[in-house]
Amino acid sequence: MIETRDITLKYSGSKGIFDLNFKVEKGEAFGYIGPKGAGKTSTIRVLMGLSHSSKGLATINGLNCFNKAAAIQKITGYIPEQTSFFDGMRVKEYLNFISRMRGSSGSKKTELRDSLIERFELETRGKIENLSNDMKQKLAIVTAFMHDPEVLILDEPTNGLDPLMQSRFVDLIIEEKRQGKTILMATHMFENVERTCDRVGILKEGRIVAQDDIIQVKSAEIKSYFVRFEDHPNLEQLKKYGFGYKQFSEKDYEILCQGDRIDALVKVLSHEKVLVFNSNTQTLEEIFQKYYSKEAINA
Ligand SMILES: Nc1ncnc2c1ncn2[C@@H]1O[C@H](COP(=O)(O)OP(=O)(O)OP(=O)(O)O)[C@@H](O)[C@H]1O
Repeated sequence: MIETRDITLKYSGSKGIFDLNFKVEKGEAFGYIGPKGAGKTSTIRVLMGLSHSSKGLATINGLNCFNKAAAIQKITGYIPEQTSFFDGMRVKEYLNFISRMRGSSGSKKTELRDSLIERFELETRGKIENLSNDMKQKLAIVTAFMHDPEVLILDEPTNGLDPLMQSRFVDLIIEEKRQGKTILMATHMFENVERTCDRVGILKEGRIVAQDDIIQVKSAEIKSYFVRFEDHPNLEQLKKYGFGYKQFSEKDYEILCQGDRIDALVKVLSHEKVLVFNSNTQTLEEIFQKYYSKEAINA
């Protein structure tokens, strides 16, 4: 389990992360989302023991992230935002070196490593310095997953990957979650978060502004539906029950409905003959943008 209690890390000016509280339970995938500069990497550096928070406590499986960083690194797969390797080494040589350092070898681990190499089509023959950026990202993925860690801390893990590789990565995360791994994934790739994570924390200017179940986050927001009626509908009913709408023509409407009031909308519409009913579902990205809109700031 990953837990932070009031962690604060201040940089010069008013930048940093402030009083962050979140928990990622065993077997859960937590999407940590926010735009550039929101504080995702700073949080992750505290979790990996690479930065010391000035206040608060961060733990992974009960181990203090700062004092027990070495023990945490053994049980954790970490993908940093900026990958850095020993460039002069060959890829295979590097992977062998990391396995030895971790004391993680054996035929099962080698099998796992080779399956990851195959899955991500990692080029292993040459020197690391000659790898393209996407190959380096694949190397970071293989390095993070090959010791079958209990905890995964991933900072923009799909950086630079093409859509096919992103999709393979999503499948990998789903498999890891099924195996009971604890996963924290910082990203701006909302689609990947929607497909893999159970909960999200939305970070804004170093503070968590929302933290919830993905379904809850989405259902708390207003959804819009395109509705075509056979005849001019009874607008009084829509107004009476508080549904906003936009009229496109005599029979075509966009109706706005809070995620938890769908049942009431269906009841109102049951008095009309509906020809078309299309949901304009919001993506997590649209929801996220709301937290950055002026209204959200003033809320
Ligand atoms: N060592 C540092 N010294 C001063 N300011 C820093 C330092 N590291 C980060 N910052 C600032 O703190 C804020 C949070 O940065 P952080 O890298 O944690 O954000 P992020 O959400 O990971 O964004 P990105 O995706 O760009 O890395 C930014 O405004 C950044 O410029």
